[in-house]
Order: sequence, then C-alpha cells, then structure tokens
Amino acid sequence: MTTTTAENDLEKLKIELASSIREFPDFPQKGILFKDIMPIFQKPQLVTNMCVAIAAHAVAEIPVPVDAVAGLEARGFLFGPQIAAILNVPFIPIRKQGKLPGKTVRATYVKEYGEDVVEVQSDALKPGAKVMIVDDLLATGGTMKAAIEVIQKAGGDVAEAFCIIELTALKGRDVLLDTVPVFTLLSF
Ligand SMILES: O=P(O)(O)OC[C@H]1O[C@H](OP(=O)(O)OP(=O)(O)O)[C@H](O)[C@@H]1O
Ligand SMILES: Nc1ncnc2[nH]cnc12
Repeated sequence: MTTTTAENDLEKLKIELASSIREFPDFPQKGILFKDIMPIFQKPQLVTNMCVAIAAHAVAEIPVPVDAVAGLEARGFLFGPQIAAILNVPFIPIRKQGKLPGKTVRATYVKEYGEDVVEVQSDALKPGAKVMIVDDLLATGGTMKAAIEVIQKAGGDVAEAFCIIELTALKGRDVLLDTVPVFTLLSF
C-alpha cells in the first residue's frame, strides 16, 4: 500500500499530539484517568498544524460545506476558533448554563463525572446551517450528545462531531453514531 504526503504528515501530527498528552490518575475524582491536552498549547506550531489538519479534514471529508464551527466550553474554545478562522466561517460558543446573555436553548446531560447543562444563543445560527462541533475529548458521549441537541434546537444541522481524543472503552461513539458522523484523531 502506498501512502500520500498528506497521510504521512497526518500520521506525524498524530504521533506528536499523542506524545504531548499527559495522564493524571484519579483526577478530578478517584477512578478517572484524566487526559490533559494542555501541553499541546505549549507548542504553537503544533497547534497551528493541528488546526490546519482539522480544517483540511473538514473540507475533504465532510460531504457538505461547513457553515459554522461550534466549540464546547471549555477546551473546545482552545482550538475551535482557529479552525473556524481557517475555514472562514463563524465560531459558535456552546457554554455551560448561565454564561450566555439573551435568549438561549439548552440541553442537560450526564458525563463521565457529574451532570451539567449546555446552552447556545437562540439566534447564533442561520436556519439549516451545517455545523461542525468540536471538543477535545469524547468519553461517555454525554457532552457531545447535548451539544448536538442544542445546535439542532438552535436550527442548525450537525455535519460532524469532532474530538481530538476518543476514550474507546467508554463507547461515546455508540451514543452518537445514529445521530451524526463522528470523527476523532486519537483513540486510547
Ligand atoms: O464524553 P463525556 O463523558 O461527556 O466527557 C467529555 C467532556 O468532558 C470534558 O469536559 P468537562 O466536563 O470536564 O468540562 P470542562 O473541562 O469544560 O470544565 C471534555 O472536555 C469533554 O467536554
Ligand atoms: N478521562 C478524561 N480525561 C480528560 N477529560 C475528560 N472528560 C471526560 N473524561 C475525561
């Protein structure tokens, strides 16, 4: 099998990303092996390369043109705006309850540790806008499922749920697959 330059570059990027993720056992509570993505953001060139690769993936592999990138608070805010800027589309924040002014739509969810509510401003999207949702990590899928729900409630159409990391044992993908396409860069 032959590989293209782009595929080789993506494999190199994934290796560098994987080696930049730190693990913390029993954080934020006992039994959770926490994957810390913050060291990636110590390396500006790696962040740029990652965002360019994610945007290139969106253009090449999402079957419709993406009209907006929606990022989940907090870690989706670290790289979602760069991807949106590269794609030249708006960035839509999906925030925890009570943080966004004006009229909002919301969804409640249970995650790997605890319960939460996410919101989007009701007028954030044009009706039928094709939205790529981005977050750092897919664990149980509860957060992403709620994100999909609020984007749909705000009138958007989710073109893809994207995460840098997928914790496969927690089967978050199974919770989402019937609803939207799911794409992740690294599986653990
Ligand atoms: O697939 P799930 O089981 O729902 O878990 C994934 C979510 O958990 C983490 O966020 P967290 O809830 O810790 O929030 P924060 O870092 O934004 O405070 C992570 O950034 C994802 O958003
Ligand atoms: N194990 C984990 N590491 C980092 N973030 C998470 N969010 C949910 N589970 C997580």
